Amino acid sequence: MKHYSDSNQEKLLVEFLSANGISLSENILEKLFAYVNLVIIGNEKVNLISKNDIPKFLTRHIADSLFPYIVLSKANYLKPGMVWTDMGAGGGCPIYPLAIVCPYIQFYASEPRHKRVLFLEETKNALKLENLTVVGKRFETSNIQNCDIISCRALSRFEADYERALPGLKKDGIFVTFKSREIAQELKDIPNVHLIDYNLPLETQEYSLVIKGIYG
Ligand SMILES: C[S@@+](CC[C@H](N)C(=O)[O-])C[C@H]1O[C@@H](n2cnc3c(N)ncnc32)[C@H](O)[C@@H]1O
Repeated sequence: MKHYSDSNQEKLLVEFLSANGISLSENILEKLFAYVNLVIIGNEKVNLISKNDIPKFLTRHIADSLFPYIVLSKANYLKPGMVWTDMGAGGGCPIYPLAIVCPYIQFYASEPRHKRVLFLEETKNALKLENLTVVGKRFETSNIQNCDIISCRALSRFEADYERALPGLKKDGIFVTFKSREIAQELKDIPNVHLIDYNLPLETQEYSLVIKGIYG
């Protein structure tokens, strides 16, 4: 199998995590790098990510995917046995990096496009991610319920995504989504919405994680 690695990207990811108080074991980092490898190889057959993003996949996509983990673990919110669903998993960001770093949480990846579902299934098996279930359906027809956390990245508008997620959330569950800082500012007056600003290595765009619900 071809192996893609970029020591500068790896270093920047580790520095980003460390600046945010997170240190991952060698095993977990190797698993994240193995996931990146599978996405890059898979992208030759199925359109998973923009080709321009391949050289910066670790800093643009993996670091971004892990930002909810940084925020929620700092708030001591993540507990063993919690259920976390990602709507529109696509090529697996953010849910695969999250499932790798949180083996004690049960993850569900909802994705309706057949080729992407096959890629997600193969990747789950290759990485032995026993805490992750791929659901090959749109979230609305997936019958996924009682989640502690529902997330989505690059799916639709905040209001539409929140409405889509709501029937699947526990009463005190939280909804988590990723926005540019500019778009997130428009959401700041919505009740119970929290914006957590962040920057990614090498990116000039500024980002905000948007959380609706009580997590701290
Ligand atoms: C732009 S991609 C984003 C993929 C990934 N989350 C990322 O950030 O790279 C959006 C994905 O959502 C999926 N999707 C669209 N509508 C959906 C729905 N109602 N439920 C679940 N997935 C959906 C699409 O098939 C597509 O793979």
